[in-house]
Amino acid sequence: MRRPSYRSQSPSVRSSLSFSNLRKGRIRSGSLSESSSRSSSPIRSVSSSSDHLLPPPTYGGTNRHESFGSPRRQEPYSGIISVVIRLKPNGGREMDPWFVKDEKTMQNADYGEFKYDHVFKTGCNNVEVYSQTSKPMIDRVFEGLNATVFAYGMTGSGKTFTMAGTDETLGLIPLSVAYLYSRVMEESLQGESRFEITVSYLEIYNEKIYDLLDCENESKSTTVSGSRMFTQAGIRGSKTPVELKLREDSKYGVKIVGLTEKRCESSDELLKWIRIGDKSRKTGETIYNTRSSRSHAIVMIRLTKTHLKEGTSVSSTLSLCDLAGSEKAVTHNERRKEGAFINKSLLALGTVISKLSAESTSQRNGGGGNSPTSHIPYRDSKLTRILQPALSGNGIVTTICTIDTRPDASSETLNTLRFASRAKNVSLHVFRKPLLPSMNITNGVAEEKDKAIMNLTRQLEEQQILIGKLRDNTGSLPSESDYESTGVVDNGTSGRTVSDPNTNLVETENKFLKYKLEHCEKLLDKDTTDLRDSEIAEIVDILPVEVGTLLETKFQGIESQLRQYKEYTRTLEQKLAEAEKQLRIPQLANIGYESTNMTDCETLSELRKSLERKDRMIEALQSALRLRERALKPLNGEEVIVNAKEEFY
Ligand SMILES: Nc1ncnc2c1ncn2[C@@H]1O[C@H](COP(=O)(O)OP(=O)(O)OP(=O)(O)O)[C@@H](O)[C@H]1O
Repeated sequence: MRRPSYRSQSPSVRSSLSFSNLRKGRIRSGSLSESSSRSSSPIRSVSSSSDHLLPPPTYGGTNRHESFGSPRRQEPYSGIISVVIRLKPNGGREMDPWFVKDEKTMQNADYGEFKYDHVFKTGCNNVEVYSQTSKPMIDRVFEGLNATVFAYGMTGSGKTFTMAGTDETLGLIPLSVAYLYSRVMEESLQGESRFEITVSYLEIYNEKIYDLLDCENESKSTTVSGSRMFTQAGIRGSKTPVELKLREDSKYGVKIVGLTEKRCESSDELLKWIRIGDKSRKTGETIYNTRSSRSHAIVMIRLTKTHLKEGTSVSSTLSLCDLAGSEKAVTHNERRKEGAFINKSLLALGTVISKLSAESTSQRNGGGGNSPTSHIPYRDSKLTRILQPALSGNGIVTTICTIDTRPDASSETLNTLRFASRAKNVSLHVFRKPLLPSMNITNGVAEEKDKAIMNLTRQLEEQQILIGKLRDNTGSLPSESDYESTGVVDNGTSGRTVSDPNTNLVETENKFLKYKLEHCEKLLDKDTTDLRDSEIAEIVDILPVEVGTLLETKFQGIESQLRQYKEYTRTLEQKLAEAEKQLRIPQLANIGYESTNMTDCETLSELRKSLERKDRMIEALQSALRLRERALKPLNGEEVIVNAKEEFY
């Protein structure tokens, strides 16, 4: 389907919803009503007058948000995944096998009734869907809960129409963004809170995660082609997108390493980023949809609210997901491959939902469901891994299942409705996030600061483990005296009966070195090494003295570790030179070394390669030192410049 351009709405949104202006106190309450009354765009009218335009949430029978009580209470929210069904317009056909019985029930002559929180008839518009799904969730986001809305359904059934909308009809994403900023404006005007909003946008295509806001790559592609290059399928033509990795994270559950987060001062800015991301999203033609989304796309909007008086902050995320549609096998090769990945990941999601549903039933019946030991196969796909925090109680969830009621889509519709029924049965026990002292989350760079501290702590822990392992393997960490010893090391892998002190020692040491270097590379997390000086400066600017001191202690530890590596590397270089010299001595051939010359050469070349890679260690050292020097600046009042590379040599 044609994707929406949010540009037409932007001027009025920009004029009133920039909270840099709010921070600076430039907006008076009068200006809000003035600008809203002038604008006629849908996004404007929602953002400025949402409360009287939109009815309160009514779905779900009971008010499942009641248990939240005061936003400060740390009680769990117990509820179910909210599930709504949306029918695609059927052109007035009356013979469709699926029809709406009432506002909560779908019916089919063969399969009977299916009950949900709400069923949106074919005539309903996106504003109605938004007002009953994402709008009430955004209110919870302001209370510190994470919220996830995902659209699920067969290809062509209206997921993108619902989530993104079109040029003529705004979807849930722009409507939600507008409401989010209107609430930010309202609350900021009361002067008690300060807000910050960031956006990330990713897609999962063929089981790989890509950053849709990776602007460095975007601009590279622009430079190469003169204008942005997209293939027929919408894929960037000139760049190789970088696949992002997932990592377990104690704070976020599952974390996408290196995902771009853009700070947005206004709804206009945020929608601009989504528009940029949309251009890179993979689309292609299927039988049911000429512009079908071939990837799962997730917009993540993080809201950080700081209570100015209490000095506390809470950060929560609204995730809006437009999943790729399930489909039958198609003939086009590329589509078939994509379709297989899509179906596989949707199957994984279905399985996770089934298991969660079965557990919830068993729990409601007094069984031991949802125990921490029960296995939910989140790891079966990237989609389920990314949704894992949401589905396992880290937030509230609403599923919008879109269906096509025509006869030839009947089996797909049945699958969707069954998925929806299982999802509706899943119980959630959501805890609101604790309020943190605001120094931890005062602005966008707080994330970076936390990241840096976390990385450093992790590096230290991992290095300690490594040292322990090396000690276990060798009896002690390699030291100068170790290298001077002439003891024979036979690790049983060379198959030699004749022990050569030099070669064996070099081999063994090479193994250690490789192990260490691999480990160091792992430690050189992109998050840390890619920090630019300006970013470090930004982080350090907001560092309180205690954190500076803590960092200093950590850096000293890291420096000492790196000094050990430095010594070790230097000694290995000497050993390498010696071993090379010996290999060149022809007499060695006479004492049984002919058969092992090749191995020795390979070993030496590997060792050489390993040594070349020590530059990366130097980078780490440089990065650590830079951070430290910046961290020390507020303590010492002056900057000390250390050239780590020089020091290394
Ligand atoms: N509720 C609706 N009202 C009007 N048009 C709709 C509605 N739902 C879908 N359509 C139209 O149907 C077509 C397919 O919709 P859409 O692209 O949203 O499907 P999809 O579920 O996202 O498909 P895919 O999974 O293939 O990406 C589009 O032209 C869209 O405008």
